[in-house]
Amino acid sequence: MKQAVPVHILSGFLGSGKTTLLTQALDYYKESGRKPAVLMNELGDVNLDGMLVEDDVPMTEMLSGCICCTIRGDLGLELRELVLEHKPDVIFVECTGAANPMEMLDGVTDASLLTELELKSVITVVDAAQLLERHNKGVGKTYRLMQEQIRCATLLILNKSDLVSAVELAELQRVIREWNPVAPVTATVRCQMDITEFDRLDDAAGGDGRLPIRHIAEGSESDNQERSRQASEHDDCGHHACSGHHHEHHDHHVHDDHCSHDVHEARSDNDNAVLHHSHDHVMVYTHYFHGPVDSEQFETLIGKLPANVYRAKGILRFTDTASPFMFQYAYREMDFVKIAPKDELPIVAVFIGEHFSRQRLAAELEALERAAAVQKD
Ligand SMILES: Nc1nc2c(ncn2[C@@H]2O[C@H](COP(=O)(O)OP(=O)(O)OP(=O)(O)O)[C@@H](O)[C@H]2O)c(=O)[nH]1
Repeated sequence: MKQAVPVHILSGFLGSGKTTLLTQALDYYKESGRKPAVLMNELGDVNLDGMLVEDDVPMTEMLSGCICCTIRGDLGLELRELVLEHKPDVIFVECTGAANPMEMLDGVTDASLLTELELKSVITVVDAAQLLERHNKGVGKTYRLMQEQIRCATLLILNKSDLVSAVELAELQRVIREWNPVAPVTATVRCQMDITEFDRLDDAAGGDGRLPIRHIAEGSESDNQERSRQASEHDDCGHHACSGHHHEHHDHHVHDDHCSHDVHEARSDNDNAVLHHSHDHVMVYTHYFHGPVDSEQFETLIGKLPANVYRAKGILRFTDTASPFMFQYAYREMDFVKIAPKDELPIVAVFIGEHFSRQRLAAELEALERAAAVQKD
């Protein structure tokens, strides 16, 4: 009998390390002579993470929306096409950090009706420092989304453990255990884990109860009450209403409608502002640059970003360097890596956060562009 293609969902809040884990997993499969494929979903309209996936890995991009709501209907077809066209040995689905993993899980299992796929794991990458900060506050939609992502996981990677103390790490492990007593938890730095774990996950028989649906459905009474409370608090999209919220497929049309109201094109206030997508409370601002900017001025601007811009990434050209750079920013940590792209790339930066002023950010970036243009003249 033909083997169903194993699928792994990579979940986890923005900037937690999903792509870092993905690239390691892809290398592992390739080195062992197998063919991985990737379906990547981004809130913005450019896939910067996709650049970190090598060209020999078949990849489908679903941009400008979150698979868990606006474009979920396409997921099955995209997965089917990946399988028919590339015949991969394994598929990784990387969700946007704002995705509700239960909806994703629904989407992939629906897709398995169209194609021979088998969902093998939901891996949630947790940003230790972020979880600690949000746990200490103990409230907020992001905190609850992180909670849901942890609850829905079959494997938990407690990443960025270099950014917390040993005592804090132990406390986080205790908290995670409370929310999800079933999934194994591995503390990592840069998602360095025993990557052969994927072989075990791929070989595990389907329907053996290792997928999370069961333990969520069987959660304790108090857990269930808490989850229903959260579900009822949340918006019509139900993004955070993971458990006890297992929709019938037709419900999604209703959700799609609600969600699509959140997506606005915003060319009116700024030429460069191509997409303003509000995914529930999460906002995205994509800025296309007209030319290179000064690297120091850019770093200064990023260093002064308000705390509610918690993630940014981009491809940048600087007036004072020859090669372009891939830029990453996650919760106050900045990273610039030289790249040598084969094709012409846009100069672009994507900013993700909550309730920040896109206008102000756009104006600041434009000021950098103007300063660079004046310098050039
Ligand atoms: N300090 C520290 N940084 C890390 C660690 N793991 C990843 N990073 C950095 O965190 C940033 C985000 O990592 P990604 O792997 O792109 O995170 P992601 O979850 O794919 O991000 P989104 O696609 O935006 O949701 C990058 O700059 C990484 O280099 C870690 O363990 N410690």
